[in-house]
Amino acid sequence: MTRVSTQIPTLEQLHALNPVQQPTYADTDLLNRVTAELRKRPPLVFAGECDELRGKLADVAAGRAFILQGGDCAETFDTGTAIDIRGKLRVLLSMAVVLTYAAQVPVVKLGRLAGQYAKPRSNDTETRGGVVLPAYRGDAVNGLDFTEQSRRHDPNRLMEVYNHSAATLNLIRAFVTGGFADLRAVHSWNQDFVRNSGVEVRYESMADEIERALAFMVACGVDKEAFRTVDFYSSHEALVLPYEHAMTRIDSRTDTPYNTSAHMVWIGERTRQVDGAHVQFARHLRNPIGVKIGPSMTGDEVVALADALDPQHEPGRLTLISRMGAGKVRTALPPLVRAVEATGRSVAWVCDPMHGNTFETANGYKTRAFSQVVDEMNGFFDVHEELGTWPGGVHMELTGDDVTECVGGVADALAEADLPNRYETACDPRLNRNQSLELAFLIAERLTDGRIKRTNPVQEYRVEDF
Ligand SMILES: O=C[C@H](O)[C@H](O)COP(=O)(O)O
Ligand SMILES: C=C(OP(=O)(O)O)C(=O)O
Repeated sequence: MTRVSTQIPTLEQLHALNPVQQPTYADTDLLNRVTAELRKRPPLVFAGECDELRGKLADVAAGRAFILQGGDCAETFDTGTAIDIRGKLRVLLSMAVVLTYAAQVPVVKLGRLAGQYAKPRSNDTETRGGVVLPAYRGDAVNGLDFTEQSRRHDPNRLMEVYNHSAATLNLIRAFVTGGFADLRAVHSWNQDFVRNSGVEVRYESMADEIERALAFMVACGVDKEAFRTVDFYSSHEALVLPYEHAMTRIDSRTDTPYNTSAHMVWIGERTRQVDGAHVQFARHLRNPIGVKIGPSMTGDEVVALADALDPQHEPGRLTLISRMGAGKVRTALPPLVRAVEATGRSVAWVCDPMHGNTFETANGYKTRAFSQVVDEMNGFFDVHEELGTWPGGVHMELTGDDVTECVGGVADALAEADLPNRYETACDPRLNRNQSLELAFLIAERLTDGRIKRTNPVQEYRVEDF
């Protein structure tokens, strides 16, 4: 898979569509040299893995599985340490176990990692003390430090994105196949948990039950090697087109283009114009594609998007990630679900309860309230319950650390005054480990309270679905 794609629009053709939210590079020769180098680099993922994920997402679309997609708002080059990556993986695995065991639903695990380095912004500039500089657009584009030099858009950063993504994915692959993700280690993932929090007690007692169940299965003759590995996939917003384009290759098996920078890529709320460059690029890719859909979306628009991205009505191809805001989800989402379902295609519906619920506190911190996150998630479940469709998953900004970025939560009950203690995000506020696990338990309850009807309950339970 090293050939440069001839089946997707060229970068020049995409550029002619005036792509939004793109870096502005002063040195285009340098950009060309960097992208030429990227085109020579080995793929980060294999086309066959993307196909495998598409198959799992088809199970989600059919109501047989649930997506857990999460990670940083913005990965940074500095924070991508082994400890940081392990922390994120650990919280995602713990949440997946809660959902799988408590809700008895196979979970497709998708990291918002190994490539989530670019951010769309509301404003092109940021002003501090009368000084106006370009906004931070993620480490893929510029630096977070508020200096002219750091905020300059630098094409060399795209090579760094490749290198950091490769290193991150390499470690993740080692973790998920090398024993760290072994289900029998379910206790150890949370060893250094904040002790005596309600969520820790609940998690530990569930982990005890799982250990007993696994011991029982081994005693019955199930090969314990089956518990050793899990499937884990990477995803990020396909935002910076020169990078995404350079990482797109023709798969030698099928002669079709795959974006080899991640298993799944999504198109953001700000770049989802149906005739825009991002959609016109993504429609040619064979990877599973996600699209964020916000409250201004209409039924006609979402159908036009689905027609562009999923013309063959292929299950698993399209994941629609709603991010309406807690106050709007119950009214804004139903017409969109009805419109898409009326086309007869099978898509995965996912709830992003983060991006519609951001606000700024009086002390100047961008935050989200855990209660609103839960409210939007419940609204998403209410809508699907009423329409008889399957609430296929959640998409969250989270971290394995005990940061103080989102207010609320049961165990932590963070107040606005607590935010300065460990506010470490480079962009939007993330749920910390307790808040993430609490949310997983709430989702599991919602999936098992009898209100959601599983139209296609899983027929065959596979260990790797944990
Ligand atoms: O993570 C998402 C967006 O990049 C972010 O919400 C934009 O934030 P802004 O409105 O501060 O630019
Ligand atoms: C920018 C993001 O979200 P949205 O496109 O929904 O605003 C994001 O998920 O990082």
